[in-house]
Amino acid sequence: MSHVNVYLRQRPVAKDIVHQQLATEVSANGVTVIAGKTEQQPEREITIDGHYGPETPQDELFQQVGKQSCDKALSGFNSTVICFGPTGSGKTYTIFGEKGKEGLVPRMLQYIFQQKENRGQFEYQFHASFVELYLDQPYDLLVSAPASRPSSANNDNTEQRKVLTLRQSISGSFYAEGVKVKQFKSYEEGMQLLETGTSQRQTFQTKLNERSSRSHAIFSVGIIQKNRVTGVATGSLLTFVDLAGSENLSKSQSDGQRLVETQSINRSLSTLGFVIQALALNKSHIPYRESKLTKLLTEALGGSSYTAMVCCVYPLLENAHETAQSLIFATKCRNVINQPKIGVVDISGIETAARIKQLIQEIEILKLEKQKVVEERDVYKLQISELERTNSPTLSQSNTRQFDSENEQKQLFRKQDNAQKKEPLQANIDFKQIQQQHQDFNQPFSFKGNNQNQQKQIQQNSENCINYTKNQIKTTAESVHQMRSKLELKNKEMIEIQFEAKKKAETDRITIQNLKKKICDLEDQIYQTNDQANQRIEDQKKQTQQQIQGILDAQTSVFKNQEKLMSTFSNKELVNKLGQLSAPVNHYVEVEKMKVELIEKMDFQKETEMQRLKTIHDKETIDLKNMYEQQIEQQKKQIAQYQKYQEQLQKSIMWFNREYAKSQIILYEAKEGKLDSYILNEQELIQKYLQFATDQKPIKTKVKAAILIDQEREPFIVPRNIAEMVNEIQTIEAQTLEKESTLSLSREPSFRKKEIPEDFMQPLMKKTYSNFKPPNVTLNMDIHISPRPKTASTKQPIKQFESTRPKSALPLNSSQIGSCGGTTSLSNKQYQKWGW
Ligand SMILES: Nc1ncnc2c1ncn2[C@@H]1O[C@H](COP(=O)(O)OP(=O)(O)OP(=O)(O)O)[C@@H](O)[C@H]1O
Repeated sequence: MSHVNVYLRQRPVAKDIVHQQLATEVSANGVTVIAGKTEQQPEREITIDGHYGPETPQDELFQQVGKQSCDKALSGFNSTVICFGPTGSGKTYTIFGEKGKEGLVPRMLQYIFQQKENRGQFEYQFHASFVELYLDQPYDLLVSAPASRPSSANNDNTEQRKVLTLRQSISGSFYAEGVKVKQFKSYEEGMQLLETGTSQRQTFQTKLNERSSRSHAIFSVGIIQKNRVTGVATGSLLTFVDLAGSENLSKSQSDGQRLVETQSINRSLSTLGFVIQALALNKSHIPYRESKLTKLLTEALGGSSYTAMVCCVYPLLENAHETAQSLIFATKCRNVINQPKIGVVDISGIETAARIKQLIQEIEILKLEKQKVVEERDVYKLQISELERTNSPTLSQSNTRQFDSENEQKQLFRKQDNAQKKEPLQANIDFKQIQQQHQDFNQPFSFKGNNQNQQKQIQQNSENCINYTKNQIKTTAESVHQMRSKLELKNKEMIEIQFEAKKKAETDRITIQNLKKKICDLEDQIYQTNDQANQRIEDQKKQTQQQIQGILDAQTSVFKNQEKLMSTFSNKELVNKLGQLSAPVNHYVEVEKMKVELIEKMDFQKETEMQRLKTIHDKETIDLKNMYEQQIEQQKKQIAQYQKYQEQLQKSIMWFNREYAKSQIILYEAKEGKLDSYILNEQELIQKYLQFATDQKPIKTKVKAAILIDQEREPFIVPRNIAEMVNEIQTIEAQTLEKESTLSLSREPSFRKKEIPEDFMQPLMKKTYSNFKPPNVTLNMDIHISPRPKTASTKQPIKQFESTRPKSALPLNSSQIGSCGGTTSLSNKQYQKWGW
């Protein structure tokens, strides 16, 4: 048993009020209202549990009033702090406080979380509700008003808000049905709830208070604590009540809505006074039901709660009456006796509710995960189609390249065949006929004496020249033949390579087809797995929902039973009974746990399978891509090499052909003795020949024969085998030179720019041989072939080669460099000195 503790708090006098006499006096026995000394208000001394003067800081009040209530609540008792007093006396300031001067509630929130930290053996759960009674109608302050409602609390918003219904519980106390009970896990969260509710509260400016509360506000904190060791859980309610202030209508001069509010407030406070009166006098009937305020305070007044009441007064002399009234009321309150008891709670219901909430959340998570899987599957699908899209052009490109390459090769073969048909490489010159022609040609010119010797010498030289040229032609033809054979060999090789490549491409095509099939299979597998997983999730969800429904039903029946039992059994029996009833609920919870674990397991398996399939697919795709890239690269290289090789071979063949043709011309010229000693280049040689062929005029000239094999016109970049061939030719050339040192192979740099077109050379040669009729020529032939240094067989730059000539004997001008020009001025002696 415990009486209601009553405290007095005096608010300080406002700064703008001066020389005001206070209406209260504090003595050792209590507080005396001085104003009461008048006739109307007899002086009276009251006894209270504590008095706090105007300068008392908020924290001091909390330490002495609030903390005690909190401690009671944390010990498992319901505990209530009620602030009452006239309007403007500081009730709201005391309960909620202001920024920087926090009242009891914020300090209480801070304190309970501090205590939670210190009490490691307990598990805590905190819930809050915030209700206001406006015009004697309960409203939920934690439910936001509709959006149309202005944010300022200085407005009437009752029409837009839902009125709560009060219900009586088995214990006899009343509660607001459907009121939001919000869990908070930190001081900040608790403050957030407090601020939300405060901002919704009805306040208005009155004559007596700038921000007068026009409603009673009840902020409740439910504390559930479970002993970790014993498992015993207690539940308690810590309630803070900020009553609206009683108001003297003559002073406040309220009218309209404010008047209605004041009347409602005063009415409910009067009922409160009757209840207190009845309780103080220990009457059998307590008129709790007379107002909603008293209904809601049933537990705090005369119930099982520890209750502290703070009587707030504004002790100005002019407020002496209100102060005295408040103190009388406080005295009555102090006589109210409560019977506090620890509230042992069956938390299985709470746990079940939490579990249901958790299950619903898990279902939501599962839904999200399912969505994620579907999205991933779509991405995967996209990737596959992208892969197919990117691979198909590469394949077709590769096939096209191969096709082109084959065509090119065929064209080359065709060209080669045509060239061969047109120009048989075997030197099909009828040398006998030429010899005969030569003799016939020389027949009419018979020389005598010295002239005969000279002619003999000339003839001898001419024959030498012819023989050398014959050999040259033969060698060149052989080289060309060899090159052709090698080219054919290479072509064969190339065909084989291409055939292999084709075969490989076919194999790869089949491999790709197989892989595509495999990808399709994998996709099917994924779809199947996904569908199965979805089906399982759906089934699981249905089952879970059924289980939840079962739990809810069980919970309802537990509550019903609990209510029934409370009225029939003693405490101990009740606990036992509840324990029995909670068994099936626990069983449901276990079943649910198992279900959730099963879902998780299934999900994990699904995830792993998806991952595995994806890894296989990724690896195979990358391998395939790499393999194709390598093959394409290789084929490209081979084709490029082959093309280069073909080009080089063609160049080489052209080069040989030209040299061959040139040799034939020179051979003919030499034989006919119609070569000019000033032949500077092949072009000139041909021009001269043409002139000779058309005019058919006798040419009296000295003759210098030169075989012009121009090193500069050899292919610049040749494959090794071609280079070897050229070297071979050069070696043969060098050997021939050693044997027949009377002939020279000089190099003509001017050829570099003046290329004779191939198609010009070939018909000319044919025409020459078929239509030629030897003209009547006086031949004064002096064949001069410059000696060639032995280094000629090695590939030396042309300048080095020229520098080996005896320059003193060859005063060359710039146009003659590299030619055999200037030799006319040499004496026979000098020629002989060089081996002629
Ligand atoms: N102890 C105090 N220290 C300083 N200022 C105070 C104190 N008590 C009240 N006040 C100031 O007095 C004014 C009125 O206080 P408050 O609104 O809390 O009164 P109330 O009793 O709740 O009035 P109502 O019943 O009209 O709502 C406020 O401006 C508040 O700041």
